[in-house]
Amino acid sequence: MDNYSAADDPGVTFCIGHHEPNRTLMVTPQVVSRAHESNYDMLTVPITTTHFHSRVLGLLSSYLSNLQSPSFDRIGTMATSQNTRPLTIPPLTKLDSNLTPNDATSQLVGVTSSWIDLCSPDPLIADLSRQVLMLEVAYAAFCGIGYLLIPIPKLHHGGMHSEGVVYYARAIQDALNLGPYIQFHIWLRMVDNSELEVDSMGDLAPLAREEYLQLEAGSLPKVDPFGTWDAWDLIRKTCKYHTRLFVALAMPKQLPALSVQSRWHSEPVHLLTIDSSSFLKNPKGYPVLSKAHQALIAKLMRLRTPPWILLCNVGPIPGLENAEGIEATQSQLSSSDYPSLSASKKHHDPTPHLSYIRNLQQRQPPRTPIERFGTGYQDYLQAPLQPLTVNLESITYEVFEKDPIKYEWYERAITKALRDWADQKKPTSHPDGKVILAVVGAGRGPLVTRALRASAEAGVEIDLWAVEKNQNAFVLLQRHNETIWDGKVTLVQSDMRSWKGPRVRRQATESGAQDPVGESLGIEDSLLYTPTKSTNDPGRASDFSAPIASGSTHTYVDIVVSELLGSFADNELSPECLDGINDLINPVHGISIPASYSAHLTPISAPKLHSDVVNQTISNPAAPETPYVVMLHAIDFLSTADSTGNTETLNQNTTNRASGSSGPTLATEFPTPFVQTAWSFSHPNRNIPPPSPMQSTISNSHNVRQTRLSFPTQNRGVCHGLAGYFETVLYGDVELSTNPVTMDAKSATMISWFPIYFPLKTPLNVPDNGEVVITMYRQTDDRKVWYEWMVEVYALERTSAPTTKLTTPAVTGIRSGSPSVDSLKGKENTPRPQGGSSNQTGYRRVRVGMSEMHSSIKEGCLM
Ligand SMILES: C[S@@+](CC[C@H](N)C(=O)[O-])C[C@H]1O[C@@H](n2cnc3c(N)ncnc32)[C@H](O)[C@@H]1O
Repeated sequence: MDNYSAADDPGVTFCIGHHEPNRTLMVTPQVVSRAHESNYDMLTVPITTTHFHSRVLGLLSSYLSNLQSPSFDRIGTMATSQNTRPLTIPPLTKLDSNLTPNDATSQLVGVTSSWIDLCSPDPLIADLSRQVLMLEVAYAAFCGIGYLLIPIPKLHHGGMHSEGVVYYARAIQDALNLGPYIQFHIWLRMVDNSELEVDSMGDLAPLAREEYLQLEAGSLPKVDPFGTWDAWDLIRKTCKYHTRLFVALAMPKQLPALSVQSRWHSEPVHLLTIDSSSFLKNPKGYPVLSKAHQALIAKLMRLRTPPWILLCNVGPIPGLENAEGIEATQSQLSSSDYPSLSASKKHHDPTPHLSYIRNLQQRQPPRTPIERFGTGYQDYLQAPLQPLTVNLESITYEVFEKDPIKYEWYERAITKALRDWADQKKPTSHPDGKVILAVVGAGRGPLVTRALRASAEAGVEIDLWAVEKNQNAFVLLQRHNETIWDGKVTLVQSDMRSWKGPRVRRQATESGAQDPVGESLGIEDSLLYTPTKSTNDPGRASDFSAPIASGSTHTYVDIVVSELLGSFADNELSPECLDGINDLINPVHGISIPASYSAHLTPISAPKLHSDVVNQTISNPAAPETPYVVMLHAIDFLSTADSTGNTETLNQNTTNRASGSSGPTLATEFPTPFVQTAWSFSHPNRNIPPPSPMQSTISNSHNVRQTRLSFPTQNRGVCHGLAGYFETVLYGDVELSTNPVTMDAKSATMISWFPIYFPLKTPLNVPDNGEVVITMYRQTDDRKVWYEWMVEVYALERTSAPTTKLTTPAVTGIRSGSPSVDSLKGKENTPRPQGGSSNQTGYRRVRVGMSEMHSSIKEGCLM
């Protein structure tokens, strides 16, 4: 772990900008450099002026005054050209914009007009708004603006809710084409709250003609936690997950439930806007953010692309705009809150909000080992390794070997197994009574070193064998045997499936040890090496070439140690490889470390991964049917164990997956996912069917698996795919886990494996209180192994008086006894596995979506 020490961590750098909604100042390079002097990294600039605004209002008002009230035409429609005779805004004039291309343009975020209403139900207003946006985007593109902030879509029009978002989305689609080098940031509130949508003077929204409005307010709740996310989902889907389309998220004073926060965390939030009104005052009257705000910022800043922060309405940039601005900001704070300011001008901080955020940057908690290790790999799709068919490079082994936990845990497991062996006085397969231990798939040998240490620790003598098929790694094994292991290891360069097993002296065998494979089998097809060196004769340590002398015979392995696991446990063909040595394991007392491993699943929303898979599909049609290894970050778990998300309650006994610590903390952690076991494998496998005399090849059908698992979903969202994890029992209570629910308890800070991601070609929308059902197979044709997966989405429809809460939908197929299910037990407001059908609980499942059956057969793992 030396390379990943916290001391070398450069930490997170915040990029902070200044946003003044009514900036009238011409933003010149001098202005930008003053902003830099004040410690801002960038600032916003409106694309057009109030002159342009007045011009459009004037145009509209004279147009409306000459227009008859809209009426239904003969067909019965109103939104026809007859009612929306085109009103064209003439091109911009020099008074319409203060923006001029210059050297500082690249450090500006352009802001388009907030007084338009692209969502208006009145086609005239919607079209006029669209024209304003297009003129602004075109001029911004001309000036070389790289980032645009597009004001919040208006979701409420009288009794109508979110009806016009699709017009907004369509306009953004055009804008993306008009500004081909611009990154567009859609400004969104975290939740939809109709009371916050207040029209300002000069806004176009109130000018929508009554005929197009539904005036009655309706009975919708005022606050919809996922309402603005819904709007965003529609916009980005209309724009086909465009790679230049991002979210600018407005942080409110009162943060919403953690489930809403975690949803936004999964979206491409590239700007975070914080208004002065979202700050609290500390006892000295200085602006500060609540602990919950700090926690959310800390999480967002750990994303692959941390958002830039825009401070809004925090007063002018010092020295640039008149001093009234400063006074205006300070006057919001009562004078008694500012004792030091009134006492001495010396301590006056002209940018207290900025100072606070800069200070917050300094106080960011150090990144965890896995975060440091995974820098640059967050949400990055990687093809899984195929160590069976491809020889790994030394650097790949080197990366494995940096794991601070894995090898330590293997050593513990081997030590325990050896101690138990001795304590239980089990006979060994070696005539001298040594425990025969084989590390199969030894790589560069770290587990061999650990096995030797474990033997010393346990005080149990071993006869150590190391089998590796990678001829390049084998060179290092030979060198290590000479230089580190004192020649104590017998090295076998072979695929473990064709290894005939360890050899011991014949006379010793005759006195008791069994010969599992028979004297008739030779060793020609595997190169067998044995050290001829005696421990006190270092001069002969390099003599590894002499094949073992006749007079020896095969025997069993007592303990097999392997690490052939992939991100989904069995995806690097550990079962198939270990089957190949199954018969070599002592049939009575033999042990495999690992003893078992299991694959685990949960449905996720992963917009970034989806967009990346879509892009890869252009060059690789198999991309959407390929499982990927990914360090998952910008994702949201659709099925969670705790959906309450109260930010101010204590979150006891909940796994803290960001910091790796558990115990009572302020509830700032995102809800714990509901992860279920898909299947498992155990070794040695006493149930492998004998080869059929009818077949020339050995059947692998016993390694086929299938599962069907139901996941209750609390909040609506989009399922882009499945996150896969694994758990393994090495020996006894020594376990490794990448499952976010159990990883901290079983193997915190392990870095060797990232999760696996099974994408869906077409994302599926999931309703509130619904169910996602996953059907998955591990398939084989005896030559390769692949996965097939399919997702169904169900809405739960009430059929009778419910006998359970709506947050407790009936689920089918959950395997009780799985670690994740167990972890749910005893929690409030968590989905509980129910036997029986949904009908019994007052709900009927209605299928509302279904993916195709995906298959990774083209990218299958060759056996
Ligand atoms: C994931 S690496 C682990 C290496 C090492 N044991 C460690 O923990 O660092 C798996 C190793 O198993 C080897 N391997 C995979 N399948 C094998 C097989 N059928 N026979 C022999 N070696 C195999 C690979 O070449 C690779 O070196």
